[in-house]
Amino acid sequence: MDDITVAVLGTGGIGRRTLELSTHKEWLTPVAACDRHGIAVDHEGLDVTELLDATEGNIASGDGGAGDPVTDGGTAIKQSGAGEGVAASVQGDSTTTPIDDVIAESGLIDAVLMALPNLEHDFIPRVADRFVGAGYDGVLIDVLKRSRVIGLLDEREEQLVDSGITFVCGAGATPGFLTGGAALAAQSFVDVESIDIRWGVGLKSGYEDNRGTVREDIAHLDGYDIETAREMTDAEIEAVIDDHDGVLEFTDMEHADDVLLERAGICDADDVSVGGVLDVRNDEKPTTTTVSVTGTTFDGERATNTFQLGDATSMAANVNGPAIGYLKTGVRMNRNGVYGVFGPAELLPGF
Ligand SMILES: NC(=O)c1ccc[n+]([C@@H]2O[C@H](COP(=O)([O-])OP(=O)(O)OC[C@H]3O[C@@H](n4cnc5c(N)ncnc54)[C@H](O)[C@@H]3O)[C@@H](O)[C@H]2O)c1
Repeated sequence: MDDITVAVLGTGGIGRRTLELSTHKEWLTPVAACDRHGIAVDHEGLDVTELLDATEGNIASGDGGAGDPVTDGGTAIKQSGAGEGVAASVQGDSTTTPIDDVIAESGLIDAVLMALPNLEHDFIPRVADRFVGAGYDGVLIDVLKRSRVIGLLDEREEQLVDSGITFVCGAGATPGFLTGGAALAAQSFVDVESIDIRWGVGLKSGYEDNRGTVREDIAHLDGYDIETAREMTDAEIEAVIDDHDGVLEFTDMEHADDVLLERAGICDADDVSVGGVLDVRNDEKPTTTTVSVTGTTFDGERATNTFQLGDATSMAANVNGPAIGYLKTGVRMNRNGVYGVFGPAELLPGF
């Protein structure tokens, strides 16, 4: 009942770790993976170790996919050895239509995890449209960050329901893990005053291995927005990182935790704030990820429930663990005929 086949769209910093983590979940079988230039499919189960070894240090990004505009800003391909990204695996093939190729196989796939860039707000919603157009009736799940994308998915609710799709959105770390945790912590209160999320991430592997994540975060710095971040060259991104000595601090981030907590009835979106510190030169976290939920209890006490993540938990662990847990819950809902758009505060991850 709980055996699940999954396709991973995007095998960059996050998607690679999704595949790696799946090897620790015997109920989860990756059967397809793609990046901008390649696809690997095996409905009996991909050889994840071979795929990861073949693509280590070899992340395809930049332009190349017919029908898909440049969605991730960069034009560079980090490449070592033959082939590019997934296509370098013996299981992989080059393609100019990676997402359509996965869609063609999707009748046999229970869930599709989108570890794709989100620099064009409507990219993930448009990918969802393509699955709807093909009559897909499983689970779509993303780890997107931006608040405004949730509305674009809500606009598609009817089509998703008609298709029989359960769409779980914003199911990474923040939003995702921390949103769900905040929703639980809020249960002490009858009135929630504020939810403050402050994350710390250390990524020694830096921009090179986490292009989508770092580029999207730069859009939150003063003087930058999503459009300027998308257009920046890799050298310009590196220069911003150098200017900050590798440590980027963010306040008032447009992270969808706010709208996802509001749609779950926890508090107003305006009462949620998200900020964080990213160190791209050290694995050690520059600050401890902390969530503070302040409110008033039914018996009139004002208090703050606080929870923190262990400093040794990596971003990859905190994005992919919850994403796979939310995926499992999404598949259970889908198999019970529950379709539509759901955020992490509306459902809790399975284990
Ligand atoms: N919610 C969270 O806590 C959280 C944390 C980290 C990252 N993220 C999100 O995860 C996403 C992925 O981040 P990343 O660092 O892995 O990015 P990345 O740039 O390292 O990887 C992106 C992958 O998508 C592929 N891709 C790009 N355009 C494509 C297309 N048109 N068709 C097929 N494949 C395509 C690339 O080839 C690459 O494999 C981003 O949207 C980021 O914001 C969320």
